[in-house]
Amino acid sequence: MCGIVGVVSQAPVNQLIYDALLLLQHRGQDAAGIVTQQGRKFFMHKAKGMVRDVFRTRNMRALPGNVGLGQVRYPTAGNAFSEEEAQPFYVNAPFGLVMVHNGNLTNAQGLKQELFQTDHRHINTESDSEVLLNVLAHELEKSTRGASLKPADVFAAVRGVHRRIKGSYAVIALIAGHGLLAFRDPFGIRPLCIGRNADGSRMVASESVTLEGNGFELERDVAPGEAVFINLDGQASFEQCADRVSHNPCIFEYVYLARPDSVLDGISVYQARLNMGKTLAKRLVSTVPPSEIDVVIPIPESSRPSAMELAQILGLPYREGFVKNRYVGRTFIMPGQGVRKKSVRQKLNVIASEFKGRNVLLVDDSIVRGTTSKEIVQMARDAGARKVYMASAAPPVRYPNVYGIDMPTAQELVAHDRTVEQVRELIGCDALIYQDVDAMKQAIAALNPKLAGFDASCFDGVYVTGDITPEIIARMNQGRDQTEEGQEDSSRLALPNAQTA
Ligand SMILES: O=P(O)(O)OC[C@H]1O[C@H](OP(=O)(O)OP(=O)(O)O)[C@H](O)[C@@H]1O
Ligand SMILES: NC(=O)CC[C@H](N)C(=O)O
Ligand SMILES: [Mg+2]
Repeated sequence: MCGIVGVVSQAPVNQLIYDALLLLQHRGQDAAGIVTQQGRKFFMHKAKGMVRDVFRTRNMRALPGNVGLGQVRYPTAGNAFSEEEAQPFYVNAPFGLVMVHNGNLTNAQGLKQELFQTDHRHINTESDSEVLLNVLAHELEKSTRGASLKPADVFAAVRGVHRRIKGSYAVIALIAGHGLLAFRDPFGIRPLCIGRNADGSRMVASESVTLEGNGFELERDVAPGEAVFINLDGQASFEQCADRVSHNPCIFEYVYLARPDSVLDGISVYQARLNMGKTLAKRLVSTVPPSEIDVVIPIPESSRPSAMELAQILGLPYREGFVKNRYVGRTFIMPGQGVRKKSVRQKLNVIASEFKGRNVLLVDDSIVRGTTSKEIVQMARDAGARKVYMASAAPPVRYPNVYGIDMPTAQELVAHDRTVEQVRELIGCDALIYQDVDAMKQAIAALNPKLAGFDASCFDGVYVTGDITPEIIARMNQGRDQTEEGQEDSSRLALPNAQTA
């Protein structure tokens, strides 16, 4: 999950795209990039780091033009430490194309061979997004008849792209001198929405908060399989470009990835988290009687709405027991387990008085590798808590994610091949309560009955694209490098006796 944005305006867009990327920063903290277009020329700046560090005044001045796009990257393919793989990506033919991508292709390795052998195209990085751009470029070359490019040619190219690529993709591209193209995979796994502001400018972005925060009104979500082409005057054409579509957004967006003030595919992320808190409360009472809990404490940030609702339903006090250092980024999306572990302690500190002599229920949105839970349970005990119960608003994360969340292997997931009791022992809490998979799906689906379902593969092992095998997962992980040179990356928490279910 990266954050992507594109704008077509009649005024300079560099600052607007910068501001939009700041509103998407929670989706990717490893690299950032912006491209603008003036006349037929692209201007690009991209580098590793957070938005505020990547763009200095001189870089901003060198991004002229009324059309542009940007990305914040959270690597899920290739090398997390490579500056080369920062987005946007550029190819010079046909017309000149730049592109940003949120998602993950599941057939990138095969396509790379095909692009080389059949299309005679060279891919210079391990990024699946560079593969995607070259497929788009090839299809656009094929579909363009005559010198000028029409929306119908662009849509024909997207049809060709849908036929060739597999996996998840929300894409925004600029075609030099022509306009902005955006499209979404036929399952609508990764989010993408479109809006307009008072002067007629259009913005396409991963999350509605990006539009709202910049004075744009959300028009609607881009539909699964649909493409939008916006010409340089701001006129938009829409076309369904996939033969078969089924709307199954990634449920982890609602659990953790997206901002609570966003509405994705008609569902308020905040309301989804409240609903999950409600169902978690129901489940909790069968394990720990509320009378044994003195206080409910959220693990900042993402768990707050669920924890608050759970406390309300159970009639328990809701208190802040951990203070988050706002200058440390989100730990789950950091590359490498070493840095993630160190960051939890740097990021969260206890307010000891909330723990001393109390039975506390800690609530997190999800437990993935267990890095956060293990640390904070210990911190709660060190602060004098009598009993430490732990609840997760999401079910156990047991299966790898192949659609753009960085959980590439089952082995690194604390709940993979382990019973809840074994995870409890590992994390070190007195009781561990997880959400139920169906209850979570129902709690969120109730907010938009039109959806076909969700991709909840990391919880239930069912991959919505229907074509994922262990061999494909292994293949996707070839060429992935999440460690800096020579650094060990032992992601999995281990029980002292290395016991598994
Ligand atoms: O089990 P783990 O592997 O530790 O991953 C799960 C934790 O990571 C996330 O927090 P993060 O710090 O990334 O972001 P947040 O501040 O939005 O909660 C998530 O909210 C959990 O707290
Ligand atoms: N999280 C994402 O959307 C990542 C996009 C792309 N797969 C990359 O690794 O750069
Ligand atoms: Mg968290």
